[in-house]
Amino acid sequence: MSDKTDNLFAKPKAALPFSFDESVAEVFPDMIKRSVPGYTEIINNISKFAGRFVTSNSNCYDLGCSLGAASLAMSAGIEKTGAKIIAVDNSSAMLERCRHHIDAFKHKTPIELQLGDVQKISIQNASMVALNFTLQFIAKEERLNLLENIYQGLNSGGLLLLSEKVSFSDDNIDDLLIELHHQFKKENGYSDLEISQKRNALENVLLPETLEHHINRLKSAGFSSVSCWMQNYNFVSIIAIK
Ligand SMILES: C[S@@+](CC[C@H](N)C(=O)[O-])C[C@H]1O[C@@H](n2cnc3c(N)ncnc32)[C@H](O)[C@@H]1O
Ligand SMILES: O=C(O)C(=O)C[C@]1(C(=O)O)C=C[C@@H](O)C=C1
Repeated sequence: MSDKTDNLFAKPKAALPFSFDESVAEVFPDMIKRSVPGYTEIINNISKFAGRFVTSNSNCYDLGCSLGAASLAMSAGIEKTGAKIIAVDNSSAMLERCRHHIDAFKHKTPIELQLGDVQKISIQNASMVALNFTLQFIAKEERLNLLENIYQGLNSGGLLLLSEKVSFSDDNIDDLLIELHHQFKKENGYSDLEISQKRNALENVLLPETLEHHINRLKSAGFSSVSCWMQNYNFVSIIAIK
């Protein structure tokens, strides 16, 4: 089945803040692939990280799971027995579609879906946690608390994979990488109007921070080994090991 094309911002419309509602959930696979450079590569590598880090009889968490792409990737990569994946999202439109999406794919590790706020869940006996483009939607002052909660729920040697859209303290670099990201979107078929309307909708909703800020905060949360393992323009993916 092919993904439904994202044309949500194709016509001039009133500037409402971006939200993960039914209209976004319906086109999400197409939207994220055409909007985030390196997304497919990150998903493919989540399988590889799961193969290395997920231990027997432990839990894996996919926080802000949307349609469950990271959960399915973890499931595909897990080599140990008795693991369980817990996928959490606070958008009922996303979670409803996630259920169908996951059922449509074979997965060997059980995936439990939870409708809820990732800031309120309890994390226990975890060997891997994925925060794949979710932290950027949480209020900045609440991010350390969430990372500390993840850290305390991870077993020793456990992995947090954090992917984010980032900003740069150097204005020249920031402007250049935003322009290259917009060029990537144009090459993927988005018009100037779509790009600018979505940019306005994401203003004050998706709050990027610098890579250095993310790395320092992960260290403050307790993680001993932290590194960016992938960067595509202004999109990064970071690994943090307890
Ligand atoms: C960009 S999407 C994540 C993409 C997904 N992880 C993937 O790999 O395909 C962000 C998701 O985070 C969810 N989200 C944002 N804030 C949340 C919160 N406080 N609690 C739970 N989910 C949240 C949104 O509903 C949305 O589905
Ligand atoms: O389209 C953009 O500019 C984005 O920032 C992409 C982005 C993201 O990074 O989460 C924003 C919202 C949608 O969830 C999908 C992708």
